[in-house]
Amino acid sequence: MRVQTAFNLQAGRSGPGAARVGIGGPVGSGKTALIEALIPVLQQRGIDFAVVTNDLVTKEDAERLRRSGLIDPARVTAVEAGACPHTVIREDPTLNIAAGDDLEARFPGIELILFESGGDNLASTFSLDLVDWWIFVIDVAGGDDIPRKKGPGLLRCDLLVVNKVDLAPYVGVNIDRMLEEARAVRSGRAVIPTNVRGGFGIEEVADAISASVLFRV
Ligand SMILES: Nc1nc2c(ncn2[C@@H]2O[C@H](COP(=O)(O)OP(=O)(O)OP(=O)(O)O)[C@@H](O)[C@H]2O)c(=O)[nH]1
Repeated sequence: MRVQTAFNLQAGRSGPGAARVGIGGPVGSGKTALIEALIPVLQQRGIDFAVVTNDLVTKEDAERLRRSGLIDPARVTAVEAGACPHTVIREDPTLNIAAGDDLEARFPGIELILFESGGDNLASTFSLDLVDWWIFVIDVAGGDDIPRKKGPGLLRCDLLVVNKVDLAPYVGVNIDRMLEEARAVRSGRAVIPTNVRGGFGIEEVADAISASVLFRV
């Protein structure tokens, strides 16, 4: 059963609605791969959800998810930003809000919509008019100095995912130190290490979504 959440009231949305979760982060950090890994876990938990992807001038990520066979293709909507990805998740999220509203109209009772941003830089953040809660995905191959650079995306997100931990030995990254620095700059707020391709950390990300926006434990 869905309820009128504080999140919906805060965002000015009337009535019961799906929780809206953003997934942002640098190009190639593993945002789409994280969604591909989350889909079966969310399905297994009986969560009714859909996905909105954002790309620059194509529908590449949406087509990848639709072709995957993991999810009903009708539950995947593509937004073409046509400009720097942060413009349509922060400055003017109208296209994404409309895409979410359309999914809610087509799938009454839907509980959760995941919004994947196009790959951006460390300053990328989501508007709280669009999402209730958001994840920022970085990866170890981007360098262990990323947490020390303290970009707004990494600092302000509700959950920081540090992906591709399997690659740490190959790129000279001390993963324990990287995680420790990430937690320190975030003043102890949530950080989850993942190896999305190997299925490591996915349940923890699903747990965080469930507890934070679906209020399921
Ligand atoms: N080794 C390893 N590779 C990964 C992992 N997660 C993703 N990848 C690979 O990293 C590449 C980029 O992954 P994507 O999921 O396309 O990344 P993205 O963030 O969606 O990329 P953009 O949408 O272009 O910004 C792909 O080749 C993935 O297979 C991981 O945990 N470990």
